[in-house]
Order: sequence, then C-alpha cells, then structure tokens
Amino acid sequence: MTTNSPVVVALDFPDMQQAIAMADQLDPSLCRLKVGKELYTATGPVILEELHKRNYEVFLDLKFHDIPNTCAKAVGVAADLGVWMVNVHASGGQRMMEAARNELEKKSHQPLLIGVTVLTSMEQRDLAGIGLDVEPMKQVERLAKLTQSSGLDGVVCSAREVALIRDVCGADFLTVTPGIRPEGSDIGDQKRVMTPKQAVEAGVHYMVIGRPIVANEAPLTVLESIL
Ligand SMILES: O=C(O)c1cc(=O)[nH]c(=O)n1[C@@H]1O[C@H](COP(=O)(O)O)[C@@H](O)[C@H]1O
Repeated sequence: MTTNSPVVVALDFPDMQQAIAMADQLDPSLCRLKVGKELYTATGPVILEELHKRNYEVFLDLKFHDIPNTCAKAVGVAADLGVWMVNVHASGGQRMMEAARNELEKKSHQPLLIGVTVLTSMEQRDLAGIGLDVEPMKQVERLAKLTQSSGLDGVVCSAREVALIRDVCGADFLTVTPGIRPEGSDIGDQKRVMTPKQAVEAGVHYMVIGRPIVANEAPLTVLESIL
C-alpha cells in the first residue's frame, strides 16, 4: 500500500513478536515502518516479508558504510527484498555512494537510496571527538551536496537542517528526519530535535519517529495526534 503520510515509525524491538504486535496496532494507510539494526539482527529478512504481507512499505535502515563493492552489493540485496527505502552513510564517500546507485540501476525494483549525514544524536563536541572541527549544520550541508552529486535521492538529517538543504539541493531532494519529539516528550539520546509541527513547517519529506510512538501505551492514538 502506498500512503502519503510523512511519518515513518521506527520498529526498534528485540524480536519479531513485539515488532509484529506493534505493526498490528498501527495502520499502513497512516504510516510506513522502519526496520533498523536491532530488529533486523534479531530476525533477518523474514520481518520484511511479514510487514509487506501486512501492506506496509518498509525503510530498511542498516546504514551501510563499507568499501564500495561491499556496500553496493548489500544495497542490491535490499532492493531484491522489495523495501521502499534503504540508506548508507554519506561519510563512506562519493565512490561508495555511486557504486550503490549503479548497483540499483541493474534492479527491477529500485528503493529510494538515502545518505545519512550527521546522526541526530551528535552535536558539535561529538564531531570534535572524531576529528571534525566543524558545526553539525556545516557538515550536514557538505555531506548533502556530496550525496546529491553521487546520484542519491536524499539525506537523513535533523529537521533543523532541512531549510538549508532545500536552499542548497532543491525542494525535490528528499529529507528524512529522525530526532522528532512531540511537545513534552522525552528527548532520550537525541540532540538535534524538533517537534513534528516544526519539522513540517521546515519542509521535511519524511519524519522518522520511534519511542514517542512505540513506547506509548496507545501508539495509534499518538500517531493520529501527530498526523
Ligand atoms: O537513519 C536513521 O533512521 C537515523 C539516523 C539518525 O541520524 N538518527 C536516528 O535516530 N535514526 C534512527 O531513527 C530512530 C529514532 O528513534 P527515536 O529516537 O526513538 O524516535 C532510531 O531508529 C534511529 O536508529
């Protein structure tokens, strides 16, 4: 099922049973689902089959970051699994991203290919810790340009950087933003956050939201109130 909802719910669970229980409480006409490292490591590709059977479009968030050949082949396998979106770390560089793009060109089903810029859990001092003496905004801009020139469809960034990316890369270049926190909800390990309303006003294409929805006793109600 294709939905025009901007919300992608992060199914961050340690096993199939909990993930499916959550999917069954949500609605594929109101959101897409994201399968990340925790769940995929626990279940392997069978979780994708189960979610596709339930009519969900799935963002496979494994953030590939490797030598060009390895990264490209992994992205190719993700395409064969029928996912809607897949991502790589933009800091893997242009040759890695171009190899991934080229691999997808060979596929009959081509997921959206997205580059992760600077994780929303990072702030300036975290970048300094890995030797990058630069503000997050500047690093996101640099990696967004590199991602676009490598032929990818868009970037993962925080909603705070979306206005800038629209200026620099154009409004059609997709922005996928985690670090979304409804007013009053716990920020947890995220650093560069915005509310859903601020994110929409900034022009975000897709908002990734995990704990504020999946850790709530009434996930569908929270999703509906966000929408
Ligand atoms: O690629 C991602 O989805 C991602 C990138 C990023 O920079 N920050 C980030 O939080 N994420 C993912 O987005 C989700 C956010 O979940 P919550 O913080 O629970 O809303 C998690 O599954 C993260 O793995």
